[in-house]
Amino acid sequence: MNSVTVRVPAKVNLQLAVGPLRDDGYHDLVNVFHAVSIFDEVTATAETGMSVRVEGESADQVPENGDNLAIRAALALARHAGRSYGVNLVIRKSIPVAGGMAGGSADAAAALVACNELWGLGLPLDDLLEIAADLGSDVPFALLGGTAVGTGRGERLTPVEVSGTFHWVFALADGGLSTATVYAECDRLREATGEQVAWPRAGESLLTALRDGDAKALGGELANDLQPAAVMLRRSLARTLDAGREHGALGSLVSGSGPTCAFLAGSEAHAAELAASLRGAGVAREIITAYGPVPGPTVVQRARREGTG
Ligand SMILES: C[C@@](CO)(OP(=O)(O)O)[C@H](O)COP(=O)(O)OP(=O)(O)OC[C@H]1O[C@@H](n2ccc(N)nc2=O)[C@H](O)[C@@H]1O
Ligand SMILES: Nc1ncnc2c1ncn2[C@@H]1O[C@H](COP(=O)(O)OP(=O)(O)O)[C@@H](O)[C@H]1O
Repeated sequence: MNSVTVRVPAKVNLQLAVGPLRDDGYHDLVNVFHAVSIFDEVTATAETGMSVRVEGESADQVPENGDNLAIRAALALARHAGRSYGVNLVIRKSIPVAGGMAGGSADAAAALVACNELWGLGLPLDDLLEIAADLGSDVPFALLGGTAVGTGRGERLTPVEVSGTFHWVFALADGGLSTATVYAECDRLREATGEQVAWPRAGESLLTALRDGDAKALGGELANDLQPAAVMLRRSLARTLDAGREHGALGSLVSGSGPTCAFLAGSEAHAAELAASLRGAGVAREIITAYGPVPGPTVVQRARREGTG
């Protein structure tokens, strides 16, 4: 095969419980990841050397060099295989950049899956998960998709049982927030208020709501310890979250480190209605609907160049 295209979803965090700051600069988490139907696409084409091009939504904010997480993933995979493979990656972005929806991690996961096939490595998921954890805390979940609890930095995953489909509305903000800055602001706020930081625990009622497919119960259990920090850094998010509550969302929260805000609806029709109300309220750059959980990286196209391989 000369080229492989993989479609990969964004995530929203249903619960993000942030424990104390560790000596290595990370925080122990309970991170309930949920993959939603907003997708990037990554096409990997056999080539000598490594290159990347980014197209689509906010492409100008994504590096087209060795800093790109997808290229770093391809390099890590080649290193793992002990060979100097080459690849050209084309990333078509729809996931908001630096939006707290793990777009970079998604592209890295897609690159691992695409290059694993392109180079005929046939590595099992466990090997890819190990490489993923070195690339970033969110990359292992991006390989898995669905709904899962992440512990440690968020890289140790246990899949969660979910019934049915949940319907979401996302409010996309102008500009992003840096993940490291939001964690640092969370630490600063905790120190300023003298808050005792508890060891993070998964919410039992949240897991029950997921298992029962109960959107109303889930809406009441959504929780994000990074939300106060994100709102402190981007004050306008308070109004966006209020608007969701005022217009009948079953639950509202900042997605991960933000600034995207997520609103849970009771049905597809309710999500469409809520999205229209939020557009009318003018509280975000763009309002979109999506559903979850959805599967992780999926190969959507394989192509062979004529006269080769
Ligand atoms: C907050 C979350 C929620 O899922 O994602 P986003 O909402 O930004 O997408 C994650 O914890 C982000 O994961 P990811 O974006 O992969 O972070 P990494 O590259 O591993 O780390 C970036 C920086 O975030 C901080 N960090 C990350 C993970 C963690 N458990 N504790 C931390 O303190 C550290 O300052 C680290 O240097
Ligand atoms: N393939 C990529 N897609 C998006 N951002 C990337 C990528 N590679 C590197 N980055 C950088 O990573 C940062 C975080 O981006 P992203 O993963 O979209 O957000 P978040 O960490 O908030 O979920 C951005 O500032 C961007 O410049």
